[in-house]
Amino acid sequence: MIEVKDLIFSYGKDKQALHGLNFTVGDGEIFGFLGPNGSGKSTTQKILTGILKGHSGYVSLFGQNISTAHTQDFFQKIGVLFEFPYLYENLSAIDNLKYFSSFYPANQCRDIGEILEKLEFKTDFLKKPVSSYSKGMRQRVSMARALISSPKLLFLDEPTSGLDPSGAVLFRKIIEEERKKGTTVFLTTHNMLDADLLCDRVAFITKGNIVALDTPKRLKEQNSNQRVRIAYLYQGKREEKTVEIPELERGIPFRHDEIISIHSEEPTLEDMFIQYTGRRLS
Ligand SMILES: Nc1ncnc2c1ncn2[C@@H]1O[C@H](COP(=O)(O)OP(=O)(O)OP(=O)(O)O)[C@@H](O)[C@H]1O
Repeated sequence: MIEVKDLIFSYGKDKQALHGLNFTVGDGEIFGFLGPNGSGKSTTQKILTGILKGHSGYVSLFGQNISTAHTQDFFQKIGVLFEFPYLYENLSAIDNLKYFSSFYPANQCRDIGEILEKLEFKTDFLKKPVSSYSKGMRQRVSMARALISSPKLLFLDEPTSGLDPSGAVLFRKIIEEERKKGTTVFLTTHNMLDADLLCDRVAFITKGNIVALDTPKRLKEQNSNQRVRIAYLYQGKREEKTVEIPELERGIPFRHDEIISIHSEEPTLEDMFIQYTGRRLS
C-alpha cells in the first residue's frame, strides 16, 4: 500500500528533516510511526499525503509514485486526521462534515449522523458552532472527517490526543473496525498504549532516521531480559526475588511456603521507545 525508499526532505538549505527513510506498509496493516518531538513524523505524513512537496527518493501509495499521482482520484482514496484539527470554527459539526463530504462522490460517503453517533458525539451540539466544542468533541469531528469518505488508506496523527480514557477506548475500537474492513492505517503517535494495542508493526524514528522497525511483540522480546520477579511467603515473611526464566524449568529455585505473584520483567513499548530514541515521552 505504501512504499518508501531513501526518502530525504529538507526545509531550506540548512534544515534536513529526513535522512533517507525506508519502509513499506502492507494492505490492511496498522503501521505505527513513533518518535519524539521534532523527529520527522509530521514531515513524513505531510509528504505521504501530498501536502509537502520537494522530497527526494521514491514514495508510492496504491502502487503509484506520489510525485505524479496527486490526482483527485488519489485524494479520494485517503482519509486524514491531522494533529491540529482543521475545522471551520463558525460552522457546526454537521455543516463541516457536509462541506468535506462534498469533495467526494456521494456514493462513497458515509452517513454523517451515523458516523457522529458511532463516535458518541453529543447530540445537543450537532448544530452548534465548532468554536463552542471541547478538545474531545473537536477530535470526534476530525475523526468523522477522516472516515466520512470510506477511505482505503487512513492517516491518523495522534488520534486519541485530547480524549478521556473512555474516548480513547472508543477510538481504538473504531480503528480496529476499520482494520477489519481492510483499511490500511498509518498511525503517528506518542501514545505507546495505542501503538501496542493497535499496531501490527511500528517504526521508531529519531532525528529523521528510522532506528527500529518490527512488531511490538518482537521488539519487546528481542530486548527482554528473560527474568521474572517472584513475590512469596516464607516462614511468615513476605519476600521478593528475581529469577532467570530458564531456572524455572526445574521449579521455583528457592525455599518458600506460598507464591504470591510472578511478574515478567519484559520491557514495555515505552521502554523500547526510550532505548531506541534516547528520549522520554514527556
Ligand atoms: N516549516 C518548517 N520549517 C523549518 N523546519 C521545520 C518545519 N517544520 C518542521 N521543521 C523541523 O523539521 C524537523 C522535523 O519536524 P516534524 O514536525 O516533522 O517532527 P515531528 O516528529 O512531527 O514532531 P512533533 O511530535 O512535535 O509533531 C524538526 O527539527 C523541525 O524543527
